[in-house]
Amino acid sequence: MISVEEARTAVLALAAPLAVQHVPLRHAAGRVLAQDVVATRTQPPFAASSMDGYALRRAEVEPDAMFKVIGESAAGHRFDGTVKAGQAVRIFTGAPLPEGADFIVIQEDVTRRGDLITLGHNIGDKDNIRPAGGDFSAGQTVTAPLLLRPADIALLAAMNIASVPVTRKPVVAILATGDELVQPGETPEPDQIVASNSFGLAAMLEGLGAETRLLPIARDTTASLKQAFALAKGADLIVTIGGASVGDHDLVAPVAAELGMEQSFYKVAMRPGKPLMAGRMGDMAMIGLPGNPVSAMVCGTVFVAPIVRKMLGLGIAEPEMHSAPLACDMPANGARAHYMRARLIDGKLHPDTRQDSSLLSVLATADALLIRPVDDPTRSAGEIGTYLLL
Ligand SMILES: Nc1nc2c(c(=O)[nH]1)N[C@H]1C(S)=C(S)[C@@H](COP(=O)(O)OP(=O)(O)OC[C@H]3O[C@@H](n4cnc5c(N)ncnc54)[C@H](O)[C@@H]3O)O[C@H]1N2
Ligand code: MOO
Repeated sequence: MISVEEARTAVLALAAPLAVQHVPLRHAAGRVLAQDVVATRTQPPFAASSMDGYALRRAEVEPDAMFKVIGESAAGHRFDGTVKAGQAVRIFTGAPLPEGADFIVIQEDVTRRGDLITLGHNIGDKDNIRPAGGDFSAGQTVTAPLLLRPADIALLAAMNIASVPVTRKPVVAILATGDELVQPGETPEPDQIVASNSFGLAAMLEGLGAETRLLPIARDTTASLKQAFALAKGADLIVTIGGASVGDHDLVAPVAAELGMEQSFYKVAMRPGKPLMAGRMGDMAMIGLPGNPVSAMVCGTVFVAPIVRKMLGLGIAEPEMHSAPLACDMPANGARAHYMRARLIDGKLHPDTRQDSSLLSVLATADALLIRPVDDPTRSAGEIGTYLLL
């Protein structure tokens, strides 16, 4: 058995970042920017008012000073003339600052009668002007790789980038296996249960930016598995679930081998997740997850999510480890790293008392995976534990 770290490295070696494609800005949210993008314009392109008021000359600002209003500058409609001594231009938020003016008095500080305004007594120093290029200038770069969030989309729009270079979405085929499984919504026979982790994994990977294909459930026969594998054709990654262990009906490894899988490893010193396998099948990377629902979801977090991120062009980051005091004493750990479902309460790690890898109700209420390293000795409450956030 190899270690979790060795397995993670081996999984990540199975795929490379995918090709670049251009998508309309409207479809770029949640995608990964694949190439640097350069602003084609300056924002704002002109000095602009940040308030509704009157544009005039700063040198003339004093209590009770009077000005003649000679025109108006509105957003989208500049005032074409020049503001001279004793003159002011009515101005609105976002409008270009007229020539000659270098100060905007907000309308609350002004009394207007006809074309004449009189300033109040507490004008202050703030000019209420947004300088040209105050936000960004033409030539400024948005640097790739970058997972595009709503604020990035707004920035790219302001930069007049209508088509965005992004990494192609990895296509992940998810193949649940087992005679006991039916799809949610179907009526199970007495010996059957409902497939769950395939749906959890699809949700996890789609959340990262992958496109998933949930294949029909394969039965525990060589023919059914082969048929299902054939449906994965064209995917970048196939993730199988179940049939990975040593039982008579665990056929994933032999069938995959028959179909040409070059195995990178089988079995990891990890709990849950021991019978994990990975390799390449032709153009696809292949990861075989254990069937137990929590094992599949934990391995999804620790191994599948990172390879999807790599395919998306987000690089290889070390898992983000956090630490917090343990809320209770813990017995020594054994020969497999234990990824324990835990809750963070008042800053302390509370591992659930029930750690069986079939318990989705425990996983669903956990917000952390407390990691007990191989052969970790007994620990006392208050000692620091390391965890992954879920
Ligand atoms: N003699 C041994 N038995 C087992 C070993 C071992 O080392 N020696 N390892 C155990 C460990 S650890 C795990 S993990 C499991 C993994 O087994 P498989 O990957 O072959 O998974 P299955 O047997 O197909 O299923 C296990 C369990 O999970 C349920 N399942 C499967 N797929 C789904 C799904 N898509 N949605 C919901 N539930 C699913 C299945 O019904 C079983 O209950 O092997 C141990 N045995
Ligand atoms: O390695 Mo298994 O995934 O503990 O239940």
